[in-house]
Amino acid sequence: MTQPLRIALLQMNIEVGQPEANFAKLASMLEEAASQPNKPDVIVFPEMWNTGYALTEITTLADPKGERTIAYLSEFSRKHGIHIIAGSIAEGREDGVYNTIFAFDREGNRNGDYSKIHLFRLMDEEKYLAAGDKLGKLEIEGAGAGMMICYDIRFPELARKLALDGAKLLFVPAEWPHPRLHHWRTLLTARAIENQMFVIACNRVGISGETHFFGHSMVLDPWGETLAEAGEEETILYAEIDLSLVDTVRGKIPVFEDRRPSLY
Ligand SMILES: NC(=O)CCC(=O)C(=O)O
Repeated sequence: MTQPLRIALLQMNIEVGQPEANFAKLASMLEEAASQPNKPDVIVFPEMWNTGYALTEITTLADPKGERTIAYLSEFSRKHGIHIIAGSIAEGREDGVYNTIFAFDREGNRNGDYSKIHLFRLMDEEKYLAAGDKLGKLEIEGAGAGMMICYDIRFPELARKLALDGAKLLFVPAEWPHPRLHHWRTLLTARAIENQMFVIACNRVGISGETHFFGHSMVLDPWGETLAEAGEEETILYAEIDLSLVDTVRGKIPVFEDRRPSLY
């Protein structure tokens, strides 16, 4: 057994259109996680934590080139020696606003980023946001990892491609609301089972207009077993994962060797 990785998921409420309040909330939850006696190795945030879905004002609210977010989190990850999968934020660029995850290693270096490639029409994303065009890959303690955002979990071919490219863990920041809790659990579990990988999914809580975000952040192992699941309140969810389980499961049921990609 390798040294387990301790994961913390910041299941936060997000004030829509209030980046200052959201930065303050995030900072206090980060300090709480980092001051645990059993300090986490990796901290994960939810989707669009800086602004929420303030889409009609998103151009003015977005963090230009992610500069504020990057400066703050690079310093935090370096100071505490913790990997950060920085949720996603509304990131302003010259050609539009992107829904972007920045990742940082223990030395504070940016070691990956990913802008959501599937925009969710039910929440009008395609009217206000620009879609990314690259996959999200990084390394955590020498293991391949992938990043997807929320709606992306409905696209099994994306998770499969990340697994084929070496991912043993999949990070999924989200803002996923009622009434689709059954979809959330089922899709996350399916991505874990079919790709024999850890799935670490951090959802937000809170009510925004008519939309009720249910939390239920989850950590699933490569058998699809739930290692940890939060309730519907603001909280920090902790879990420990043993990355060697990925090779054990892939050795027992050799899905990746038995694939017939020439037929499908
Ligand atoms: N923010 C999102 O991508 C939400 C996706 C969602 O709710 C779904 O059902 O899919």
